[in-house]
Order: sequence, then structure tokens, then C-alpha cells
Amino acid sequence: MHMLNRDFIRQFADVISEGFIFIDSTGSIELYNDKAKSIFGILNNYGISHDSGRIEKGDIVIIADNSLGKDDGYLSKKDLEKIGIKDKKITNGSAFIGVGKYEESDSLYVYEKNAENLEVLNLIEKFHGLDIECEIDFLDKYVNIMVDKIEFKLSYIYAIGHMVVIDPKSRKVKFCQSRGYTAKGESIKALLNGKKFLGKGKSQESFSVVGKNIYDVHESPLIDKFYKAAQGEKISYKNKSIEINGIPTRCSIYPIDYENKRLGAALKVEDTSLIKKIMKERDEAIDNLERMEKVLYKTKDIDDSFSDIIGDSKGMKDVKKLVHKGSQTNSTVLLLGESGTGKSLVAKLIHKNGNRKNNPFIHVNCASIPEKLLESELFGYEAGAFTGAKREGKKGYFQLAEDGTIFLDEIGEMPKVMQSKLLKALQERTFYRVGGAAELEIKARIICATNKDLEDEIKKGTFREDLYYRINVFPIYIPPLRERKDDIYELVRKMLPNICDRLNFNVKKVSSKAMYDLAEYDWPGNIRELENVLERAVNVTEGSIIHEHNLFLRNDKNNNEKEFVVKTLKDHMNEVEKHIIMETLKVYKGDKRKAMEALNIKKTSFYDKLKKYNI
Ligand SMILES: Nc1ncnc2c1ncn2[C@@H]1O[C@H](COP(=O)(O)OP(=O)(O)OP(=O)(O)O)[C@@H](O)[C@H]1O
Repeated sequence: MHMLNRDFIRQFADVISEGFIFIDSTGSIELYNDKAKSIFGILNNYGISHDSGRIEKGDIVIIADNSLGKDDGYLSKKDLEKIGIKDKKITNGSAFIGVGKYEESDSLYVYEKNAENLEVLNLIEKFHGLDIECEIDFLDKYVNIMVDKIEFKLSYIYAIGHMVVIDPKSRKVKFCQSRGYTAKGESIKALLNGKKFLGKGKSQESFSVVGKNIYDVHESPLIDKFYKAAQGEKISYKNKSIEINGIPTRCSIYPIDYENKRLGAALKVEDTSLIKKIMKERDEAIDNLERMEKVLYKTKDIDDSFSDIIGDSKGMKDVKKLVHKGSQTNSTVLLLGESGTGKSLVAKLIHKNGNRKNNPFIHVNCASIPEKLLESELFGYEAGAFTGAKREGKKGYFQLAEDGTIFLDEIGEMPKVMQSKLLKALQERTFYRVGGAAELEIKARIICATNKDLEDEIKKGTFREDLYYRINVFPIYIPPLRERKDDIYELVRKMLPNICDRLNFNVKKVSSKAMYDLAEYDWPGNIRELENVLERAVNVTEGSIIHEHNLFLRNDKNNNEKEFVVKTLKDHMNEVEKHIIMETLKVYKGDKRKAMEALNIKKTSFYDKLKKYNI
């Protein structure tokens, strides 16, 4: 910091997407970038404005705290005496809402010791002519203090201490809590004990952290490590999840040396609160599902409802159980499995067996829609939203799905910009048509599918981690056919008569050697490939028995000697084209994007061909 131009470093630090804090060897903050300020709430964007000041005798103080003693500056029942509340039964960890006059004995309050079991805690009262309505919502995780219908709402992840102070004479807001209160030294405890608070909005004073000691701004065991690293200790701390000031973050510490002397240390911070929140919701959804499972198993015979799914291997039995469970809930299902393993089939069955079965089922192949059109196809657009748009506007798939199911197939292929838009829509359960101003509600249940390893895609930076957690509520993995070879016999036995019937042939049978070859084959294209192989075999087999040489399996040793079938040049060309596409897909383990790039053909034409050849 001493040897480089500070302004230059500051400007540079403000544009990076992670929070970045640098302290010198005495713990004094030298640099604190904009992102760090926004993570810890130091950039104050709160709508309400008030002057700086202190809580004074007679001020009306309203406190709502979901867990006393946590993230409120270690507020205790003793501190509550400052607003006239003396109650021995209030304990640490209680959920508490109270209103009282500062340093007087006039107060009202409610509390609940076992807050884990609560959904909501309310206090609705008139207090010195003010309409006070407070609510702690433990499910949606917010605390709302309303004074004469003016709302002061803060959401939280684990714990929060919210406070609003009203001047009794003017009845105006003297102070309201906002995110970043720990960093600003504005915890409830500190303010009840006479500490000064800063102004907000129009009256906002610039709150500068530069020059302050790191311990004055942050509260976390991590800060000790950070400080020690700045002093010269050897500390290795990379990408660890830890809470700072009640905010879940991922941090790394970097000691900074210059000419063999420790200058200080840098702290890199990422805000993981959204991911934590999503994971928590997901865990809750899974708990609910497990509870339901116990009830459901007694009442329903799973095999009957899912007879369309052929396969009795252990892997497929597990899949059927999960499909059954998935159909009985509204949670987002994520179907995982290689190409052709039956993800689309499963998605349809989940819909057909659930309470939305009489509503639409909309299958969206995210990979086949050109990137530029994806948003308008999913969310729809208003009249004249862009050149080429229909004059009357258009409903998107989310709207078309109504109260039914929207199946987002190949979600791993979705471009990142669209992933952000989808995440926002799923989070808020609302969306806007392109060019539209009206907020529309997502009513459909969501099923997603991919043949990609999304965790791998996250590492590569092509898939958003937060979207992954949002959709990975109820994952169902469908194993590839080569891991459940036992199923091949049943699949052939059940599929072959249907294929013969569809193609108008008398029923054909498979010879034992041909069956053996089918079982030995690797099936890169899974059931879809098996269907194709059988269909081709039915077409080329003259008699009623399909022999091994009629299968044309790619590693079939008889391949070279296969009999030549006379057909049109076009049919031959089509067969070759299909073969090339299937081989390329095999090389890329079913990854369509890679295969398409290798073949150097356009996305739309590629998908047309997949459809044409039923690949
Ligand atoms: N277990 C099964 N029992 C019967 N038919 C199946 C089974 N699994 C898949 N199929 C059939 O195989 C074909 C391919 O399945 P599906 O289209 O559902 O695969 P997918 O996993 O969605 O493929 P992709 O990822 O390439 O879109 C379909 O005709 C489907 O009906």
C-alpha cells in the first residue's frame, strides 16, 4: 500500500466482484472496497431518512428480535430494563417483540422461549397514540415493524435484532435499523446503552471505515486470524465458509509482504447468504417429503402407477419410488441422467400422477431454442416488444403451463444470462413478459432435466451455483442402461411387440445370441438407442427371428459382413448421417453441444436432425 498509488488501488478494488479488505499490521483498515461495503450493509440504500443522534429519555423504542442475544450486540434481558421491561422469564434465545419508553417504566411486550416451533410472533397494539404492528415471520424469515402503517422490514438468514425509535413529540422516526448495523456499531445493545447512531438517507453522513480498527467494524473469530496474519503470523485460510457480522460469507486471507517485511493482510469476502438461504429451504422441502413418504407408502402400489417405466433392477426400483414421491409433491424436481435414459418419460409420469394431471404439461428444450429467443419464449412478450415480434404479443411457456407443469429439459445448456433471469423468477415466483410491466405469477410446478454434471459445470463457471441449489430440491438420478443390464431383457420383451405393431409387422422374436449381444453392448444412447436398434432390426429381418447380424451394433464383429439392403440413395444418406451423429454423440458421452460443435452444424439444424432420426 505504501509503495503503490493508493487511489489507483482503490479504484481497481472497487470494480472487482468480491469484497476486499486490507488492514495494516496494527489492524487499521487501509482499504475497504465497494463490494465489501455492500456485503456488510455499509453502503446505506435504505429508503427512510433520519438525522444522527442518540436514544433519549421518553423516546418510543420498538424492538423485534428473533433470538435474543444473537446478532443484536449480545442484547440481554437486563438491557430491556432500559425500556421498562423486567421479566425474569425472558431468556437468551427467546423470540421477543416489545415497545417501551426509554428510561421510563411504560411498556408492552410478547416473547416465546421455544422459537424453533414458531411460525409467526405478532404484537399489534396502540402505544401512546401510535399504531404499532410487529411481526417476526420464522418461515419467510423476515422481521417487520410497522408504525402508523409505515413499514420497516428486514429479512434475515439466521438471526436479527430490529429496532425503530420514534420521537414522542414530533412522532417522526428518529432511528431505524438497517443491514450493516454491526459494522456501523449500531446494534440494539449499543444504542440502548447510549451510543450515537448515524444519519440515513438525505441526512446520511459519510461513514468511513478507512482508518478504523478492524475490531471496531467486524465481529467474528475470523477477524483474529486476519489480524494475526497482518501482524506476521503464518496463516493459511482459503475459501472457508464463515459468518461475519451475522452474514454468511466465504473468505480467504492473504498475508501481504514487501521486502521481507509483513505490511498487513488482505481479506477476500464473498456473500453466500443467498446460497445458504436456498439450501435451507431445500433441506426443509426434503424433510417434508420424507415425512410424506411414510404416509404414502402405506396407501399406494407404486409398480401399478409407473408400469410405463420398464425395468426391475435395483436402480430402476429406486427411481420408481422417487418418481412416485415426486409426483405427490409440488417441489422442484431435477432429473439427472445420460441422454436417452428416460428423463422426459419420467417428467411426464410425475405430471400424470400428481394433482396437476388435468392441467397442461409444457416441455421446453432449453438447448433447442436460440439464445436470443429463450427469454421471450419462456416468459412471453408484449405487443411490439422487438423487431419480428407478433403484433399481438405472445404468451410464454410459463404462462401456457398455467397450473400444470413446466418441464425445463437440458437446463445445463441454458446460457448464463438466462440462468440469472430464471433464478430471479423462481425465487420470486413471478416474472415479466419481455417489454411488459405487469408482474405475472408462476403457478406451474417445475421439473428440470440435464445430462450434464452440473457440479462440474459450476466449477467450470458455466452454471450458476445458486440456480443449482434452487432447482436441486428433489433430484432423481436415472442410471444408464450399462449399469442395469438386467433390464435389457425386460425392455426388449416389452418394447419389441409394440415396435412390430407400430411398423405393421407380425411379432418377431430375438434369438438367444442376439439377446446376448444386446446385453453385452455398452448403450451410449441408452433406451433411445435400444429402441432404434430394435426398430432397425425389425425392418431388416426377413423372418420372424431377429439374429445378431440384424442388430448392426457398432462393436458387432459381424458388422463387416452385414448384408446389403437395397434402398434409395436418400435413405442410405440418411442412415449414414444418423450413424455419424450417433457416433459423435457417443464420443462426447451424450453432450449435444460438444457434438454439435464438432460436427460444425447450426443448433436448429442439429436438433431438427435429432428429431428426424429419433436420436
Ligand atoms: N425405463 C423405460 N421404460 C420404457 N421406456 C423407456 C424407459 N426409459 C426410456 N424409455 C424410452 O426411451 C426413449 C428415450 O427416453 P427419453 O426421451 O425420456 O430420454 P431422455 O433422458 O429425456 O433423453 P435426452 O436427455 O436425450 O432428452 C423414449 O421413447 C422413452 O419412452
